[in-house]
Amino acid sequence: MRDLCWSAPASRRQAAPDIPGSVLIMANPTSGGYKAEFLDSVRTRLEDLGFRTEIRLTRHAGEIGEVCANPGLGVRTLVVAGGDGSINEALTGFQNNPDPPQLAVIPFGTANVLALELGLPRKPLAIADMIWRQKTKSLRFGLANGHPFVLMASSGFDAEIVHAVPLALKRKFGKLAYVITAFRIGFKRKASHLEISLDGETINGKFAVASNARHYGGPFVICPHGATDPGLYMLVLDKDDPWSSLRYGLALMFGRIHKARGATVRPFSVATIASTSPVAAQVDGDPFGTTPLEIRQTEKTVPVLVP
Ligand SMILES: Nc1ncnc2c1ncn2[C@@H]1O[C@H](COP(=O)(O)OP(=O)(O)OP(=O)(O)O)[C@@H](O)[C@H]1O
Repeated sequence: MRDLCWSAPASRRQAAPDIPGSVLIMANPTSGGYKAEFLDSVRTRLEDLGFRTEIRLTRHAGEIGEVCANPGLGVRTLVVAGGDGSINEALTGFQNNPDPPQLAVIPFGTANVLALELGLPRKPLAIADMIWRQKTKSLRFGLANGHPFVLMASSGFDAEIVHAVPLALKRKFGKLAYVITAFRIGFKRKASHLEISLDGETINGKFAVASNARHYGGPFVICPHGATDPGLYMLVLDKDDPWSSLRYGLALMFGRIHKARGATVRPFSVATIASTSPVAAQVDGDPFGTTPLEIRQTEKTVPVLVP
């Protein structure tokens, strides 16, 4: 017997959706913090609230994108249970779906910056209740070489770390794995030389990140606008030697990266990041080949459920 049955969420007195509809939870069992019992609690609550709910565990990278691209998906809400990389896959799939469902997120993942950005709940019942309320915001994203990114696309030292961090280290130490990898490669890597063009203006730098979200790498603020506000910003840093990187890292932690010496922050519509020899690139915390990158705004949005 489920006592939770119809024990309405606090907001039950607010406008309730007529047809809750069906929910497909695509869960990445390899994402940081993944818990099967957590998903079961979300599903139980959703079913008590009248949703037909299915949980599918991915068997390989790319599967969330494949499912989200399917025009015959037939669900009203696609829930990604995973981190920012899994969410990125869903967005990418939606680009090829003429009638994509709305997106919801169960925040697993090593960092899950988007969950932070949207202020998503972290408890199973609160997540199910959020899905029940059906309140959406328009999630904006940028395109890097035509590929969507909801948080950031970057090139330089941070992307090299993303490429180099071993999965086992990430699973064992979480976000600390990036710091360990930064120290491991930071003293032997060569400087990156980037030429960044922002709507026609050229800036030279060693590190460039195009940000669609306020936060970067965790609760650290990098950009004045969030992922539901219009506009992309580019942060360019003039140095990437170990000590400058440490200085910039501390400035980021104290929310002062935009004011740090040698940092340039600019809004832009279209940018390119080029280099004479290839420099590592990343989107939303996953490896994304190397330069050159062409980054642009898009007016497209995806409805995402929010509290
Ligand atoms: N079954 C799977 N096996 C291996 N890789 C997978 C599987 N399912 C999804 N992936 C890949 O794992 C990558 C990382 O997953 P995800 O973003 O969910 O977790 P994370 O890396 O721990 O979190 P974050 O991106 O927030 O740091 C995704 O880009 C996705 O392509």
